[in-house]
Amino acid sequence: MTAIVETKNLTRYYGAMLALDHLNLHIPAGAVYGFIGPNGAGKTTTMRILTTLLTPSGGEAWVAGFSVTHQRTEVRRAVGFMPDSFGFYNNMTAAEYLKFFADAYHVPPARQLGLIEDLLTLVDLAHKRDSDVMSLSRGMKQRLSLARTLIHDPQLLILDEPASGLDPRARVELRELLKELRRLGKTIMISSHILTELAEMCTHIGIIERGKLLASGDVTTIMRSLQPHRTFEVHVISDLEQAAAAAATADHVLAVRTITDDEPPRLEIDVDGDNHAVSALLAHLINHGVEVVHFTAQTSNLEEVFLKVTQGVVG
Ligand SMILES: Nc1ncnc2c1ncn2[C@@H]1O[C@H](COP(=O)(O)OP(=O)(O)OP(=O)(O)O)[C@@H](O)[C@H]1O
Repeated sequence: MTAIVETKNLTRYYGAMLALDHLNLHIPAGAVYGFIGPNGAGKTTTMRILTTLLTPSGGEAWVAGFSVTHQRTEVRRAVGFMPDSFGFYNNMTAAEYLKFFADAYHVPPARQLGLIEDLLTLVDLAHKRDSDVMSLSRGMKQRLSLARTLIHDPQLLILDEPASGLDPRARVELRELLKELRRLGKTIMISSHILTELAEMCTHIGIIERGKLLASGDVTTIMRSLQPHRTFEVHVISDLEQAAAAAATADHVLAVRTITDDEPPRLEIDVDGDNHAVSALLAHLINHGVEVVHFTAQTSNLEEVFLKVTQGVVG
């Protein structure tokens, strides 16, 4: 995949404080890239450099192939940025707010009305077009802000902590909206210090801590590299101890645990082989008279990956 964001040894100091330390980022076109790190890790600094709002102290960064230091106009055309705060826009309706930005981006007046209606519909705010923006809920403001980032039809959206402060319903709505934007061909870079906010919506993740990138890549590869074995959950209606003994004698089985304090009682089996080994394990259990009613791979979540990568450095 071609990269829409590429950074090479990107470094940024604030005075003597090193906020970004030789960051090498690679975000493929079409990805939803979760940029995860604790407070103060350097997420906002990176995003502000990628949107040309801040200059790097060292290294270089490209957005859609354009240098953030030498081709700022082209970069700004390619990227839509949603900062972590909404700002204040008194006495302005949702439609007027979008028109303000349409003017700023020189959208021809003849196209503005249709575009604004389309964007309000996309973010499900058509019914609020004439409402004062400051009267909107936080979730609605976030969606309106997202519509604003789309006004010049950028290839890349950079969203700084868009889910923070949203209630669960607003978060689901935001997630659905991001899915829709991805379907429309946008690449999305989204930051958070809360992993579970990003868990279900990202195709790729980068984990940053104290200005350093600790891991980056597609979610499956990162999961696999950190967890070389897979764990299978098995429910049986025959004797559980006998099933555990049978599982322990199968090839590629690293460990077998019987879980009896949860309903239903079950086995957890760690397997280090490929899918053939998994299929052979199931056949092995059945051949040993185990009556299997449920056999499924456990999926580990981003939270676990994050804790493993940061190895307790993050509090
Ligand atoms: N304008 C500034 N002047 C001095 N130091 C700054 C400035 N902006 C950020 N920093 C420092 O740089 C480091 C990285 O900050 P940054 O805002 O990029 O982190 P972040 O990952 O976005 O954090 P958060 O999740 O809290 O938004 C922090 O230690 C921060 O205190």
